[in-house]
Amino acid sequence: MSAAKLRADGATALFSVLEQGQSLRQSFAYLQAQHNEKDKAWLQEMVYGVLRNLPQLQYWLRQLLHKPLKSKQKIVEHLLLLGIYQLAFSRVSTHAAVAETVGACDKLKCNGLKGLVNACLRNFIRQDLNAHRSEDPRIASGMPKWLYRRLKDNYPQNLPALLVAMNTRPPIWLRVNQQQVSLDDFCDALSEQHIQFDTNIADAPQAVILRKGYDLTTLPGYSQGWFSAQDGAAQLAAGLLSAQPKERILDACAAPGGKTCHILELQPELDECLALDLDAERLHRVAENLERLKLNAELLQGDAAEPETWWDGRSFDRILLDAPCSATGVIRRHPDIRWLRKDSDIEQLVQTQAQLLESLWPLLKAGGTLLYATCSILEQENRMQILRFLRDHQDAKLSPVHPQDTPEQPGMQILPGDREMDGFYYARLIKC
Ligand SMILES: C[S@@+](CC[C@H](N)C(=O)[O-])C[C@H]1O[C@@H](n2cnc3c(N)ncnc32)[C@H](O)[C@@H]1O
Repeated sequence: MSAAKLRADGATALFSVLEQGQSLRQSFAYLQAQHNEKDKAWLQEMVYGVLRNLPQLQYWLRQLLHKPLKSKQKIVEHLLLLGIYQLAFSRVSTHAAVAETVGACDKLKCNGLKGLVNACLRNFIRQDLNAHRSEDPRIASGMPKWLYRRLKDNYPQNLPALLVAMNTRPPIWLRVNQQQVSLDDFCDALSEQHIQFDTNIADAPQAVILRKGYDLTTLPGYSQGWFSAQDGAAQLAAGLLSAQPKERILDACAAPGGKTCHILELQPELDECLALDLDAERLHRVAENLERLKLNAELLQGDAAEPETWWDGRSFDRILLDAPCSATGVIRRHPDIRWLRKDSDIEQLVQTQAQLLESLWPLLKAGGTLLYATCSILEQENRMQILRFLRDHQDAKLSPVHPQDTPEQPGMQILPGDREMDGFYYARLIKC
């Protein structure tokens, strides 16, 4: 594929996220189907780079482009962001960055703007704008204003380190399916293919970390269900839930099934594992994962906030509520999230989470365990949510998951980068 067409696709992906509110996953699914592995990796690197540095790139663009482009020409602004990103942050030669970005105008059917693109990029070089970055810490953070403000409020002490971690590329975590292969045999198979990895990770005994990107389907044992891709923080859930033989388990927000599968890998002798999700399409992905990993669960499409529409009245020994959330803990992995979420989403999510907790609590047996999880790092969705629940439910008691987990400061907040993990929150509740 030509370099100019790749840049045009990069601009299209940015346009779909930033102007149309589509997730990068959606827009890449369409665009990347036409690319080979090398082009896919290049496209991802460039688009992720722009999304991580957007405020700084826009700060420069405002100096170069005196009038914003409108309607059909708007996509050229996104092409320019990509071009500026290459000049400022990548090792592509300046000649190639300028020539190929200008060339992409044809592919975007905006030939008339070639001169403008050429002039903007050449001015960027001539004025040495790369040496003149904004001094505003928010712009340097790469975060939208609303999120920067919330992070600053929540983490006044360690904000700089947190922001660095949120903009750092994560490693690839795998979870070995101990029902199909031992960790040692899987590691031997990786070594035979000269793949570098780390293992023996505290609290995540089935985890393997890869230091380089791979097409996972080419790793040993993929089709035999030897492993899944799952961040280390997400791998803590099944251990914290600690399902026992003959128990009835509800995974209330299960799709795409990463944690459902892990629960079954750790405890194959359950009476029942019910994987519920509101989204029928996402539930298909649970079915696919179960099939590849050779595991079994009951799948049900339903609203966890309305158990009266699907519950058979038999209570559960354990419930995992991996609640819909802001996903602010996984921004390093999905840099589009910061631009897709809005400040007002947070209050809405907090209400949804509270409603889910409220609706699911009566489904738990006396003595049963509910594990509340989010991949958020915002207090409102985590500690404050659980504090309120404990205050309002006399029959709920905190079961600490680590020494600093107390009724006054309930749960465990993992921040992005802690032990190389994503940001995650866990709180374990017991019904008295
Ligand atoms: C964080 S994801 C779950 C990830 C999953 N536990 C895993 O480990 O693969 C949240 C899920 O909640 C589902 N969801 C959102 N609202 C729901 C509701 N009211 N009832 C059931 N599922 C819901 C979403 O469709 C989404 O699949």
